[in-house]
Amino acid sequence: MTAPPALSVRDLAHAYGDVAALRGVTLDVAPGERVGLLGANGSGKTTLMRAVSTLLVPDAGTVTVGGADARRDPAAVRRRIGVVFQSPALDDALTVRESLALQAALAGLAGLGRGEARARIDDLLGRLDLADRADARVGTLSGGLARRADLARGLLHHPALVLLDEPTGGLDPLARVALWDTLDGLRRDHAPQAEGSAQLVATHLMDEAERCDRVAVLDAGRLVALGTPAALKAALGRDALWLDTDDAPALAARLGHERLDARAVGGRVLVAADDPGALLPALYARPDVRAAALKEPSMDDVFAAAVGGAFAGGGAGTSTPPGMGGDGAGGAGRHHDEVSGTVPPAIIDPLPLDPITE
Ligand SMILES: Nc1ncnc2c1ncn2[C@@H]1O[C@H](COP(=O)(O)OP(=O)(O)OP(=O)(O)O)[C@@H](O)[C@H]1O
Repeated sequence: MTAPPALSVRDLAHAYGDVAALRGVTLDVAPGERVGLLGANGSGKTTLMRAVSTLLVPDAGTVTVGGADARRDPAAVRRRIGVVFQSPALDDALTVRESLALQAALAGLAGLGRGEARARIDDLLGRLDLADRADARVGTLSGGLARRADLARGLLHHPALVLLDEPTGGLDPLARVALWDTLDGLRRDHAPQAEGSAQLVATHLMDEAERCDRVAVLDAGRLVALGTPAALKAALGRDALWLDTDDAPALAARLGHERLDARAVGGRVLVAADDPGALLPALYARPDVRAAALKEPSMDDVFAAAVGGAFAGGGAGTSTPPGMGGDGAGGAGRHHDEVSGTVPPAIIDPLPLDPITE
């Protein structure tokens, strides 16, 4: 029997008054998988996290965690998730160990017996490299250590899915790397489907997105791209050709009339072609092009292209996504098993077979 997805979100929609925060988001996270959630401010990431964590009852759609339905059985969902949000949930005045013991009692771990709860806390303190700070007050810890202590709190009850909302927000670069190493370690230490092995991580940082098995990009409440970092980059072409110009939409339109696949993205023009290098000299010579450069696609390009509409197929006014083929174009559907946009639903990618070994 196959295990249910760690998380299954179907057609999730929610509005705050007349502000539509989520508009039909569908997303699965496999047991053991880490999915990164990217999106500009206000794109709906926190609303999605709140719906998954049962803090918010969405207007429409379903959320199931390990098979438990958030609407019908929110308590079962809460038992299966660990939440590490931006504001730490530990009491500054208590020591790390006291704070975790209090949380363990609140989470019902005391029912396992004090000895077992203590063993669980010791295990987590060891794995999260906090053992030597166990008796320090939370309020005296550095930002990185405090975040790790908060992570220990989120993991106490053996959750199957950990929700992390900008887990490295406010941390210095070294503490960021250390926290990600810790998150990697948690996955390595546990076989898929064991505690804490699936992670949904909201982040604004592209290097953090690179550390995810798959990345989901939200734009104005819609899922506009979903795939492995490698597949999303590959969908932009082997090398992306970027043009600097004074009026990107106008140049993209002119190039479109010349039968090139060009789109305005973040004030520049992205040209997709099988051999973009061959186009470079002629494009560079144009009076309406200030500079032209070939660049291996990065996650920044993926993000810019996704929110610029490059992965959304089929909608009115959208052209064929670069690298995804199209009507009559070579390689139609080339990446459909790896990369998806919002429409058509047929190209939503399935869960990877082995999400950890990418
Ligand atoms: N409590 C609320 N009341 C009214 N509008 C809200 C509320 N919470 C969020 N919104 C609006 O819903 C939309 C989605 O917000 P959300 O916080 O989910 O986005 P986000 O992607 O998490 O943003 P950020 O990256 O800034 O945290 C935004 O337009 C936001 O202004």
